Amino acid sequence: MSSFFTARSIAPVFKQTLKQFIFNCESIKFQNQGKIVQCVFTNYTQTRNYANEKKVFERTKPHCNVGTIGHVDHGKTTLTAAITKVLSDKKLADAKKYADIDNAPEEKARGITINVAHIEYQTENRHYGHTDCPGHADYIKNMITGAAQMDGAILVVAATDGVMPQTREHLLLAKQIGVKHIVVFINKVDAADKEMVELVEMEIRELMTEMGFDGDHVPIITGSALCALDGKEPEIGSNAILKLMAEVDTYIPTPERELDKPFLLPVEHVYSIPGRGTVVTGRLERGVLKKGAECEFIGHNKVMKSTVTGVEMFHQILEEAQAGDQLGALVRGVKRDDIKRGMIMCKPGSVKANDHVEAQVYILSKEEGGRSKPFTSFVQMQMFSRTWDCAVQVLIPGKEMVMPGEDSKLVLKMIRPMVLEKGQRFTLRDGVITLGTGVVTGVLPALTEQDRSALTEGKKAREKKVVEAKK
Ligand SMILES: Nc1nc2c(ncn2[C@@H]2O[C@H](COP(=O)(O)OP(=O)(O)OP(=O)(O)O)[C@@H](O)[C@H]2O)c(=O)[nH]1
Ligand SMILES: [Mg+2]
Repeated sequence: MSSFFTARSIAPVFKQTLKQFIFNCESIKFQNQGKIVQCVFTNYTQTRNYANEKKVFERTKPHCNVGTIGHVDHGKTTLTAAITKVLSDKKLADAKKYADIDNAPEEKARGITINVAHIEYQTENRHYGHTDCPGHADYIKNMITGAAQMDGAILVVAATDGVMPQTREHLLLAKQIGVKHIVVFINKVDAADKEMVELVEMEIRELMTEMGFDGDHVPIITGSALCALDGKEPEIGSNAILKLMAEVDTYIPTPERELDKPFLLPVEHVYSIPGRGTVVTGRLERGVLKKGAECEFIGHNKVMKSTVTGVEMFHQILEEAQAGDQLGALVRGVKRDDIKRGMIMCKPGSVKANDHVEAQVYILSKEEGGRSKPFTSFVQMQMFSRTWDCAVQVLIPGKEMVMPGEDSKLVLKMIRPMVLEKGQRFTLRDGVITLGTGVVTGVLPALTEQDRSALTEGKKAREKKVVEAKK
């Protein structure tokens, strides 16, 4: 036997369950005490739309992008989870479990972070977007993309280990990318003795000074992310987290945002949301973005026009995104596969892609993690900037070679045009080594077809050599 109910009469009983079903169904069958109860929704105006259910983001505090960097397994993800837990007790965040942050199957299986994760929380003073970066050397590329979006960083160093290779490398990369303000958290003090913690603190100050940070004055907080997460030993647990956030609030300044310029967003990820369309995510680098804005995607040999039909930040609707916001934009008429990480979404006509630039570059010395030998013209490197990376051929005008530790003018020929403007910073890498860091000083005439085929041939020949060497 089936009985008929209206949505209203059944709602108090099945309210929660119904919420989910009402979105899509005109009639639903429920199992009730062994009988099938059919339920027909007569009052269909109650149908709710997910998009309309979302909260509208209220901009009451300045927004700042921070993140955790540091060596593998030093506790970056645990600290991220601990911050949300401690702040959730003050109703300033939604507590995120460790597994909510490292949620890709491979991450769970290996117990390490592979992709960057974006989390939201607030203090009394600011609203934060937090990027949890991977520490493992294999995923340094993801770390660069993640750090490129930060206004300041939290360097996590385990007291049990001290300074390790990726502590150094992350610091260096952060500096090159332009992250100037770093607060340090010495983690795992529950598992180390006092002398050890003091030694690690000295070691960090020394390293930071060596790398050009203000090592003597950089705030260093000691504690245990795990204790904070488990609600144990408040002195090194939750209190240490609060101390850390107080330092983050004061030591990392809210950057000046370029709100009056045409908008520009380097695409970090692209998603296809069933029933809604294509969503691109990233940090709005400059300008203001509103629903309805005409936009253009540039890069990877493409230029596509579209319209922004919705803007969200951490699942809340944004009336207006401002430079610095970590956002998702719903775009009309472009498929997920049409857009790739590294493209720029911008106001149509405001920027263009280039493939031939001159730059001033600092080549790292061996001690700084660079290579030990000089290089000559025609060497190929991988160039990282904003969210893209691209193979480039390097030419040295007026010189035979560039030594490690030297500053030089270079001409860079890119294998494909990407958005690269005068003043833009970038990093040059070769395999696992960071070779140098630089800034574009001028745009040169676009490469000819002949140049391009020579570059492609050169790249193929090198790849073939690498494959043969591996055999
Ligand atoms: N004893 C102790 N262990 C901790 C603490 N914080 C984290 N751990 C442990 O250290 C291990 C690594 O922690 P993660 O948070 O995954 O480290 P991570 O820096 O995010 O690692 P990657 O993202 O892979 O670079 C885990 O087993 C944690 O439980 C702490 O305060 N004390
Ligand atoms: Mg992690």
